[in-house]
Amino acid sequence: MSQRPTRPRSATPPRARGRSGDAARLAAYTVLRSVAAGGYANLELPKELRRRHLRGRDAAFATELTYGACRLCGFYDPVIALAADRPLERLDEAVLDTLRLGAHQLLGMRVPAHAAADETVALARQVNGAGAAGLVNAVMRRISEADRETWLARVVPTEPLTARLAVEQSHPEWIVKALRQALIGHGASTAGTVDEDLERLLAADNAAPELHLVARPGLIEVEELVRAVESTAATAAAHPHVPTAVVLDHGDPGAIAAIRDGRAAVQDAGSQVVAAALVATPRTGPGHAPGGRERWLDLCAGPGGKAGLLAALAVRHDADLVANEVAPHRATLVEQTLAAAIEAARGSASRIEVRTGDGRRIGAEEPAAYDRILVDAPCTGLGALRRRPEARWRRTTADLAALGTLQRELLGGALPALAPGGILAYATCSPHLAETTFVIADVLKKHPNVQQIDARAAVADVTTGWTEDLGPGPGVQLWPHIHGTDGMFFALLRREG
Ligand SMILES: C[S@@+](CC[C@H](N)C(=O)[O-])C[C@H]1O[C@@H](n2cnc3c(N)ncnc32)[C@H](O)[C@@H]1O
Repeated sequence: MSQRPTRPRSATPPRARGRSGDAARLAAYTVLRSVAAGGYANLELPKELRRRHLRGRDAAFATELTYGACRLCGFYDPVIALAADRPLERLDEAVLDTLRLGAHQLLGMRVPAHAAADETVALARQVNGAGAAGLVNAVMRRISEADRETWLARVVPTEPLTARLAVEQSHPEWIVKALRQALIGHGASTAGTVDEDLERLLAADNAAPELHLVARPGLIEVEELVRAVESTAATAAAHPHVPTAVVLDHGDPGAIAAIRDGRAAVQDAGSQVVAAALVATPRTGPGHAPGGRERWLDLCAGPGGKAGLLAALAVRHDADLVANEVAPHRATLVEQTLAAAIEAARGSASRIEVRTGDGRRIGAEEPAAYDRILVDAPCTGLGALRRRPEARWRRTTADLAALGTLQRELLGGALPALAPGGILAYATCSPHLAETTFVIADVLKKHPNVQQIDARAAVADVTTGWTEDLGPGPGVQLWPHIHGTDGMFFALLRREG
């Protein structure tokens, strides 16, 4: 990693620090074990922090430890194998997790070497047994004999570049290659700049993302949300480019009343731009519902992030919104997310409705019924790797084939549901070319009455100053290392006849 995370100082008094450090390490270890069993770090960690009453800087320490060990094991694992003088397959998986936590303290955080080694050995004794603790002790002492740069020089292959970056920036090599192709394919890099850009992109995947909130228009304004955040002793500022977004500097979003009651939510600024751009793009002709009102559809709405913003905007524009989701439990989450907007819609002309159904059938079931449609398709999530520390190790190239079929079926199924003159936004939180431009090109071939329009104009309309770095169009690809958002892609399509 080019940016080395700093160790948060503990809020715990020195006498008790040993115990809280143990609790933080134990929490991190427990989460890594849950991840190994198929869990998700971003869901398991909050549970562990609550269970062990870890707050403030101790919670931050546990978080950095968990996320760092999980993200960076592509670098730590070869270090551990070399230090243990055996292939990884000959290490017990649970012991390997303990060693990953130890390696991150030594090579990725500023924990003093003796504390990192002693605490990791103590953890091993507690969770892996006395026999394993001896091995952990030997490996930790060996790793602590050299610094990060020395270990990088020992384990990172010098070429090809993608193999070097795969270890140095801890990503599977197929993802490194795919992101390289995506940087060029979306016009963010040239052959001359791509290697440097790729390194910055991969490093951004290894850093904690800024926390963005959305102030749902009509329910709360940005200034009011900033004041509400500050009343909880956290700090926040309006996002410099996205008018509905607030950047939370630190603090617990759950402590903010406006988030608890649904007037605001945690939402990446890039996602906010997609929803706003769909609404801001002029359709040709009036909305076709009675009185020229518009009908909007969010085809794949779960868990409801973009639908939450669309619903607030629908009330403001006197439009109706259907939020559809195939998985019943995710449709329930959409209902919860939309509750505040549904309440606000009661006194307005808008109707907000949540449905459960297979979006692939919508065109056949409701031809030409919607003026605006969002298809936020299931995808590999390669644009949001910084949020899901284990995702890069779980995804495979086989996922691309299955998702590619579903993406084409959802988009192809949605287009006939678009009224003439209506606008459809196809979005993914992946920049992979097979999930973005290739899907659009394939589907457009089958729908000659649909045109792709330049999404950059819509971004310029709904943001302040985001007119550069949007690539050559007509699709827009946002990037963590350029825009500080998730790697959202979106294309805007208009049905002409
Ligand atoms: C990328 S997520 C959508 C995220 C959402 N727009 C948000 O901002 O919170 C894709 C969603 O599509 C749903 N999905 C998958 N297949 C579907 C189908 N055939 N019809 C409708 N929804 C589907 C998934 O269950 C998942 O909730």
